[in-house]
Amino acid sequence: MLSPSDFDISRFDISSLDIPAQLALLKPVEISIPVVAACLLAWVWLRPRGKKIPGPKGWPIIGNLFDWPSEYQAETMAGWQKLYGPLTQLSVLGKDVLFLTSPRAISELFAKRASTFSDRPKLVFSEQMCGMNVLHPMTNFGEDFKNQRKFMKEVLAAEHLRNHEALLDEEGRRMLQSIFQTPNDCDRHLRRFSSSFSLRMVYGFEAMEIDDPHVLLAEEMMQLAEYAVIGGWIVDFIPPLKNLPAWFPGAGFQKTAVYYRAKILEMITHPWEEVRSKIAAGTMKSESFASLNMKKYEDGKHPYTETLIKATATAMYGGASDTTASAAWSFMLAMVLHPEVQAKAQAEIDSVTGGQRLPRMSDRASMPYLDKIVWEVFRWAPPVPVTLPHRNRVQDDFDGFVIPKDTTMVASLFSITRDEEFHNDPEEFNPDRYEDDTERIPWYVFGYGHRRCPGADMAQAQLFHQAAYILSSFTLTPLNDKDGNPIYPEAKFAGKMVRHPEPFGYNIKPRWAGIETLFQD
Ligand code: HEM
Repeated sequence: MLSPSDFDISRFDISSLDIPAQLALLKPVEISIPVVAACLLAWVWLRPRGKKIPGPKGWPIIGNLFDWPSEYQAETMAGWQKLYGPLTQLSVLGKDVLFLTSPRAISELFAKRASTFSDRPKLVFSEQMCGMNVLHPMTNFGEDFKNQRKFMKEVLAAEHLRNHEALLDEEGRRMLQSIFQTPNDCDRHLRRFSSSFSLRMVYGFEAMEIDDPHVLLAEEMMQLAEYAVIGGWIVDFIPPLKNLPAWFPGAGFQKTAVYYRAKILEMITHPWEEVRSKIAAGTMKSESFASLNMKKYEDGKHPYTETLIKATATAMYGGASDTTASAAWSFMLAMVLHPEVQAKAQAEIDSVTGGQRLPRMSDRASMPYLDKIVWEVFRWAPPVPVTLPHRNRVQDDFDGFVIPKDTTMVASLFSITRDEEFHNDPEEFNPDRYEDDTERIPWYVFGYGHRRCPGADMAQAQLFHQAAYILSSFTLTPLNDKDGNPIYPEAKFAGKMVRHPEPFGYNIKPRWAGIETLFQD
């Protein structure tokens, strides 16, 4: 089996995966004449013509290589919105990438003109070299895409959420029990909840800890997938370079692609084959998305190929765990920062449960304030602040600017969360903002149009469930200084595709003595 050391993977840590860093890693001698010649040709051939979409001024040939937002994409795009308006264009080595930074541009192109703007770009590195094209997030808008959506819906659509209630309850009790035993490790307990719930829903495997081998494999796959898609690989800008042999100076991406491909394939096949062996041995404890679809496939009743089914399972698991863990951790931060919001939610929960039981999914309608908190967490700290890249299948225009066919574009959902026309005092965490319908529920944090997140209903139900369980049993407070004054943590977030709050201090205590009887059975 391949291992990172085979390929000196250390080159590819987060900081070295953006284009400027990749180039900086090359010794001058490695930037060989053929590579420079190819860049030049590509630039001459592909350089923008006609009315230009505004953007930072670039350099000859390399264009905006050094403006590429590899870290803090959302904040960088917010800065561009102020400077350039709703559209900002970067041109890197002759290839244009469009950044949508205003709610109007995003909803116009991704929602109203969804049939034009719902393809994914043809990324040479992630798709052709790493084999990610079979995964739903990279699948183009066509037959396979529609089929994948259709049978993901059988598990994830709002009308099927009740089927997951027993699983949420079991995982939720385990989460409360862990918080009760080791309250300083909440981050770990919340992440275990997300990973284990998704693993059980998709494959039927339980994760007792966050270092469960399935969780580790999936986390590594997700990290590689993230690097592969947004790493800014030189072959995505100059596709013919994919033909360079691995020994060629500067073609280290070839070895990386081999490693990534092997890992992604392992993630697609390994858990699937394990489900098969467990079914055969009669040791599969519960049904899952994988087991149900596998049986249907083996009985010849499935209209789809096995590859399509197992890759869909991988995409579901990959899309579900890190995003929901991020949302849960942001919820904890919001509660530490806003004791009055927490107290109001606890009073609402108690009025429904009488403090005698844990909340249920059916209580959601009776807990509108907690529901608003959930939406406010998604808005205040959007877990996926920038969409995956989209591509238009035909030429179009916006505000008089021509958007040529096959343009790659990403949209800042974060910019909508902070738009003053959408939300009053957008930096404030205020669940009451949705009280009288003057402000819209931020459903847009799950994206727009055909590429909208298929797990959106599941994610809301999951965060509601976690929030209700935690607040029914515990109270969060800030740490105190030596004089007993609260130290409110600063809300800081980091990450590329999925953003998480940076570590912060907190206290968490059971709400009353003996509360553990609610969740210990
Ligand atoms: C807090 C939780 C979540 C958030 C904020 C979130 C957000 C998003 C966003 C913004 C996108 C990209 C949309 C675009 O490219 O335009 C996306 C795509 C996706 N999400 Fe989620 N998501 C969450 C949870 C989930 C869950 C629970 C699942 C599955 C069980 C899931 C599966 C996916 C998949 C498969 C895609 C790719 C869709 C496509 O390419 O068409 N996500 N998500």
